[in-house]
Amino acid sequence: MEKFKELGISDSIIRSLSDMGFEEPTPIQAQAIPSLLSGKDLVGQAQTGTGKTAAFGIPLLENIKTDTGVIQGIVLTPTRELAIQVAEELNKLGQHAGVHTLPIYGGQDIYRQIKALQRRPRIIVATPGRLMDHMERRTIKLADIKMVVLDEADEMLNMGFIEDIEKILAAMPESRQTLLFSATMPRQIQNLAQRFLKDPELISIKSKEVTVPLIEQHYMELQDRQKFDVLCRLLDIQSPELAIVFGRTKRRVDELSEALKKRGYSAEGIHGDLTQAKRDAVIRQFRESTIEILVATDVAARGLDVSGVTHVYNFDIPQDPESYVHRVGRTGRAGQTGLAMTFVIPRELEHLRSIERTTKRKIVRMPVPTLTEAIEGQQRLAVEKLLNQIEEGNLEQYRGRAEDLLTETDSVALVSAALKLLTKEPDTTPIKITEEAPLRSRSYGGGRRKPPAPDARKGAPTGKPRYKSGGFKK
Ligand SMILES: Nc1ncnc2c1ncn2[C@@H]1O[C@H](COP(=O)(O)OP(=O)(O)OP(=O)(O)O)[C@@H](O)[C@H]1O
Ligand SMILES: [Mg+2]
Repeated sequence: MEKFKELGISDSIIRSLSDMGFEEPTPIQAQAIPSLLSGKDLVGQAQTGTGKTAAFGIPLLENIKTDTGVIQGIVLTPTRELAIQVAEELNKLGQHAGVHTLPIYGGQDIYRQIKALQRRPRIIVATPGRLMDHMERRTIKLADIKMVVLDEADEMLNMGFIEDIEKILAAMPESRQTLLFSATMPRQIQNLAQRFLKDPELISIKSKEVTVPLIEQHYMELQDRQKFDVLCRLLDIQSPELAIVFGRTKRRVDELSEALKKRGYSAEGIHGDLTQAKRDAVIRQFRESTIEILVATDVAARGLDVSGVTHVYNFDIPQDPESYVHRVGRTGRAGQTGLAMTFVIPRELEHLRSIERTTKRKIVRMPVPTLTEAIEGQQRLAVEKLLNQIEEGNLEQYRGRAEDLLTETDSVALVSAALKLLTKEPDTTPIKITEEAPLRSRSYGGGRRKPPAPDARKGAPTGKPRYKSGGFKK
């Protein structure tokens, strides 16, 4: 806690940090907090999972006056799930300071939001489109904003939110502080910073790699039609605690989550065409580990912080290196280790090289696992279960029966039978997944623009088309 205190953080927030189990600041927090407390504008870049939320959240909370009921802080996020998550973290951080934060996002009943606004939140975390709706209805006023944060700033540009953001910023006082945060800061962000920030400080945590070193990164070269069986084998061999499988399109996500369920895995899909209620339910179940595998489009690539995600599988190689960085960054968070596996069809190998060049990190090739290896993986798990049970003890009730059995039956046969019962044998239920065309080489390299929305745009707040052109081809 001493190190947090040295940054100039007030006692009530120190208490929250201690409740949250934070012991010392992460590098981005140590650098950004003092600078923000001194009133500067800031562009902050640091790797995924290194605490950027609190890096802007703490100074934001420090700036709030509780003797007035007006909204004084705004955080903009590209997705609804992220708005909810960031608001939750701010509510934890602000708990003892008596500052309430409200998430406002598309897909939720606007009248319910208007009611919630009457309870005087001092901070709003919003997706840009829905915030615009409220500004037009005059249910949110931005005249007293002291600080505005663009979380995942580059993604909001990619999604075509620039006009909304311009309008939102124009409605705020000139004197406000403006902050941009992301793990990736492509060049166009500099234009945005020049236009909207006043003499900003640039903090970028100099690290050799863009991705987190604690994430083991692999790829497998295979054909599209092999992918699903190989994914199942990998799940059987690696038995992740929680995993995210990223697919390129909504159809892909739907087909994959259905297929995984058919083969007995605990999986659900999330993408922008689902109702908000469904999206919320899926994320909640994943956070509670009721679902073990989240199948997602890039809608879940940014910012999502779920502890226990040990594996990320790129069923389809991501559209661009930035997307890769954010997807694999859903694991290996807050000092944990993680494993990322990317499926690459031969024609997409050049994309992989381009990702390696951008991230300055070698992605190591792994051979495609065989069915035998999958079976062995499941047997290993069964053995673990058995040995854990011995460790747990409480077997007295069974001992008599076990001794009887051993006098009548061969001991190896007995243990084999127990293992067989405990082993989930690989399910080979035939599954048909529609093939995806490979990414075209040209979609890399040139501009950093993202191809047309594979996702998330339906239900994107303003409903305007987000893209005019791009390299994504069906
Ligand atoms: N000082 C700290 N000590 C321990 N844990 C922390 C600390 N700061 C943040 N965390 C935890 O680390 C996790 C990742 O933080 P956060 O989501 O803010 O990362 P991020 O940098 O925004 O990542 P991304 O780029 O993926 O959005 C969260 O669970 C958060 O509560
Ligand atoms: Mg974040």
